Amino acid sequence: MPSRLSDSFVTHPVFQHNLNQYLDLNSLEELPDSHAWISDLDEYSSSPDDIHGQFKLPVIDLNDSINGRKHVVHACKTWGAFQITNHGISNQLIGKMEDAARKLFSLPLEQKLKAERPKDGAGGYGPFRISSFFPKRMWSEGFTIVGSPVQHARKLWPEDYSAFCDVTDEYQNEMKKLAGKLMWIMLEALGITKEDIKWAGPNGQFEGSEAALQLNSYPVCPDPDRAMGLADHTDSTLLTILHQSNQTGLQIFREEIGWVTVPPVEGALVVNIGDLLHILSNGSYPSVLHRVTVNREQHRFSMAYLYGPPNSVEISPLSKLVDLHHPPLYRPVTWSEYLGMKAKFFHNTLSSLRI
Ligand SMILES: C=C1C[C@]23C[C@@]1(O)CC[C@H]2[C@@]12CCC[C@@](C)(C(=O)O1)[C@H]2[C@@H]3C(=O)O
Ligand SMILES: O=C(O)CCC(=O)C(=O)O
Ligand SMILES: [Fe+2]
Repeated sequence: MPSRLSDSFVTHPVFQHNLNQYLDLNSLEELPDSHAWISDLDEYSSSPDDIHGQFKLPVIDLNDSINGRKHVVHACKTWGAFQITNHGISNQLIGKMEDAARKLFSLPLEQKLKAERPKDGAGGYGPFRISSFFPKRMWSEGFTIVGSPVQHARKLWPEDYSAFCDVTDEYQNEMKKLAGKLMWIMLEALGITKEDIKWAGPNGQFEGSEAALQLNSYPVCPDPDRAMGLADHTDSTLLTILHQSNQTGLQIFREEIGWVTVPPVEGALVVNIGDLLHILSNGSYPSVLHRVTVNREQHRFSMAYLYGPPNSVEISPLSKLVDLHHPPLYRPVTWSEYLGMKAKFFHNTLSSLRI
């Protein structure tokens, strides 16, 4: 079994599009057939009930010591996601990271392909891993960073890669602290204490946690109603912290409502519950289905910090949440094992672990 997240895909290489099938989306004036999704996206869009946008993903002030935690827990149970303000990550750092991502995606395609994600690797430039499940291509490009980006950054900017590495390191360090803080807000509400999670480490700060930083680019699209930025999926994480540039696109699915757009809120970050927290909480915090649409007005960027446990740890429903009336719903699984299963079963991964 792989011991690090970066090795997770050695045993589960993913289908890769041929090099000559890479298209420079920024230069296309028409939607090519390869990117035209068969289904009309309107079929999936928000139900008429949400035309006036009354269903709003909660925006929670993390400094609100009276109601903040209560709102987080309510949002986790009903939405599986929420936005946060006063999260402690400076606008300056977020801005620097977004500039670095814009700089990366603005490189010529041949240059980006020098850092292409290998078939059996976790990091580098390329389409989303879940692309292999769809007959059509998504209108997007991604760059995945697992651990240090130096090996890839050197290929992109042989003379000058340290600025990119410094900002990604700083961003990931800050995200890791925020993710640990969010974990405790969610877990304490379920009655879980530091003693209940050994792998949280002696200080309960989840020092051994692993993560990936996914930079996403969605260029303007000549025919957005027939294209898909990122198809519906849940994240294979404990939680994901997402920054979206000032352009809509992210949508969250809620039963009985449909797709709800998550508007960018200045300075806010979006938090998604992932499949591993779904398992750990024995279903109390369900992972959220989300997707990304594209538009013809403005190039959209996003940065997702995908946070998970140390790779050696088997995630299973916490024993404090399990009793005669609440039997464990899922069998234990490590993060790499889960990612390997996702590459095979995609939407059915979580249910394939049901006991
Ligand atoms: C840790 C990971 C989760 C992820 C696969 C990855 O190795 C790094 C990229 C992640 C991402 C981001 C976009 C959506 C997604 C489904 C994908 O194809 O790549 C997720 C993967 C996941 O959460 O399963
Ligand atoms: O671009 C977005 O808003 C969402 C990205 C996402 O879902 C992901 O990277 O997992
Ligand atoms: Fe996602």
